[in-house]
Amino acid sequence: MRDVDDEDEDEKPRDTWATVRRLWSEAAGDHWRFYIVFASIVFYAIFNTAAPAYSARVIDELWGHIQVAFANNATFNITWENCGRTIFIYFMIWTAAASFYALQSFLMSSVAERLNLRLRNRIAQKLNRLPLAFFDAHRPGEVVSRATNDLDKMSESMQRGLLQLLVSIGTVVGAVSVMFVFSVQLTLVFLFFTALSLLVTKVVSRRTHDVTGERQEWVSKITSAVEEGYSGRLVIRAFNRERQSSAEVHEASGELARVSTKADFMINAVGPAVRFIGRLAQIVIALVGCSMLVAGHMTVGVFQAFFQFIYEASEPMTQLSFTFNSLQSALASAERVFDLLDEPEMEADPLPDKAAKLPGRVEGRVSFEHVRFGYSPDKPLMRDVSFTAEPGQKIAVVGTTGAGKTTLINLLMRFYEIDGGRITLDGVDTSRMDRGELRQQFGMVLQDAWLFDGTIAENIAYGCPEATRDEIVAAARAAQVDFFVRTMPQGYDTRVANDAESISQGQRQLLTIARVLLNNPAILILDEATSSVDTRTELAIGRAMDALMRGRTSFVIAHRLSTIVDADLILVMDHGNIIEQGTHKELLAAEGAYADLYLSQFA
Ligand SMILES: Nc1ncnc2c1ncn2[C@@H]1O[C@H](COP(=O)(O)OP(=O)(O)OP(=O)(O)O)[C@@H](O)[C@H]1O
Repeated sequence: MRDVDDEDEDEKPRDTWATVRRLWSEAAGDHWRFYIVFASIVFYAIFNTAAPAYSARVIDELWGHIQVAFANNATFNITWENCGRTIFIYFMIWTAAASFYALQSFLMSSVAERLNLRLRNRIAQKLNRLPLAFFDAHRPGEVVSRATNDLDKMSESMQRGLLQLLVSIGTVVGAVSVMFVFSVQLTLVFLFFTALSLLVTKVVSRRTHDVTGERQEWVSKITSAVEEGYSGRLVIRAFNRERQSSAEVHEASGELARVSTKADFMINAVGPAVRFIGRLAQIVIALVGCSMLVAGHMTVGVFQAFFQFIYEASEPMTQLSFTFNSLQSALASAERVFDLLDEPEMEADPLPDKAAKLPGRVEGRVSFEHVRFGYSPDKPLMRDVSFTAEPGQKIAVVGTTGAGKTTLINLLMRFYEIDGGRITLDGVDTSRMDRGELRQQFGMVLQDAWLFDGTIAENIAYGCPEATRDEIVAAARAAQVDFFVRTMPQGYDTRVANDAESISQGQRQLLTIARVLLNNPAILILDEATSSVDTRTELAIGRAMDALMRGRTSFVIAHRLSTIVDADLILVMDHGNIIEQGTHKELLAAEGAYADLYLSQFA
């Protein structure tokens, strides 16, 4: 998929017709609506062309009756017989044109919105079926942009651009045909000036495209400079770099102002230039038309009708290139949505009756048997990993940064699928289980404790929404966080969000421990905090984690070896593989990598 920043108004689809065909098949249930839209456009174009043409008759009849009245020195009154009926028919033609216009607009917006809704739902479902490797490879903004900007652009272009294009084609074809019937000579003059204005538009828009591209680059630079200034505000202040930081923004703003002036001028200049050519055309046509009028080759009604057609035909013609661009960009958006929908999915869970089931009570025996894995096929990481965690044991996973500790957990939870070997839980091959059932057996307390926008009680009950208030409070007490919650303004009903700065990192971790306690999983995954929390909180976290681990198989990603000397099994990892395993005593005695690591921390 392309980058979000690359998107602009002038992008083109890779394969226009394939995308159009796919959109057409996506809107399968709504084809009848499209047919009515097309029919309405045809009728609209007919009535819209007929109205000015008929106005020639209205004016000529009126003019004829006025002249007769003048000649007879009588007053002129409009009656049904003299002009009333013609005027009424004229009015009815406009009414019919307006009605068909309203019908096609209404139907088109309903088709576009229904398609939008359908695709948005499919994206939502798709995101749940994509492997995590997909999210590793794409930025969050990029994926969000597919479900929001691209879909909105597509539906807006369908409602406005596509409709405008079809109506314009109908109007131009109708108007130019009638103009030819009225006067070939005047129509040729009109087409000559139209070609001239299209040429001017093309030349200017090519130049505008370059300048607006440059403007977009400067906008991106400013945005990232401001974002950097905001997220790095503490570091910037700590290093006294405020002046340099604002100088960057200042410089980029100056460049943006310069390029914007140029771009705005170009954009604003096209309209008047085209309008000027249009007025020139009108003058020439008026002069030629007058001479035809005087020579009796044209009536007053036809003369004014011709001017109406000039207006009818020239407006859509000048709009056509803009409409075309916006449609192309909408098709490119649709392509990106389809690209997302076509991304390879993770292997589906087996059907409920085919899935391997865990025994009634989960004991928590976990086994890795010759597991092989790599994040990408060409870069194998884990070559042959085997170990067994017995029920209730504390397993510590240690190793330098990038050694593969998180990877081990990712495989255990089946966030990624293994390339070879087997992982079993109580003897059942996890790859044959339903992912939901497997993950239910695990509770995770990660360093980066995640709180969602909701109350503290809701946050604790995240995995267990039916928990009562008493159960929530009991879990919080066991996690040593009840006292802190009670100091919050509304206690358990205080709203928090992930970025709430009122809750420290340590307190967040305690809240997630309470969350896991409430869930009561058979197996635990604990990522020991490396970030500095105060000693009291650290002690509280230690106590809460001990309470949590009691009677459960626990995997502890340890950063300080002092906390794991009592572990039943220590897995020492390096470059994705387990290079040593055993108890603290055994590993020290072996005088290998673990002993070196331990001594380096305590020497
Ligand atoms: N999503 C991913 N896609 C590709 N490579 C990855 C991914 N996650 C980790 N890696 C790579 O796999 C290796 C092991 O990473 P892992 O995160 O498991 O290490 P770790 O021991 O948990 O490190 P740390 O202590 O720094 O968290 C590293 O070389 C890392 O760059």
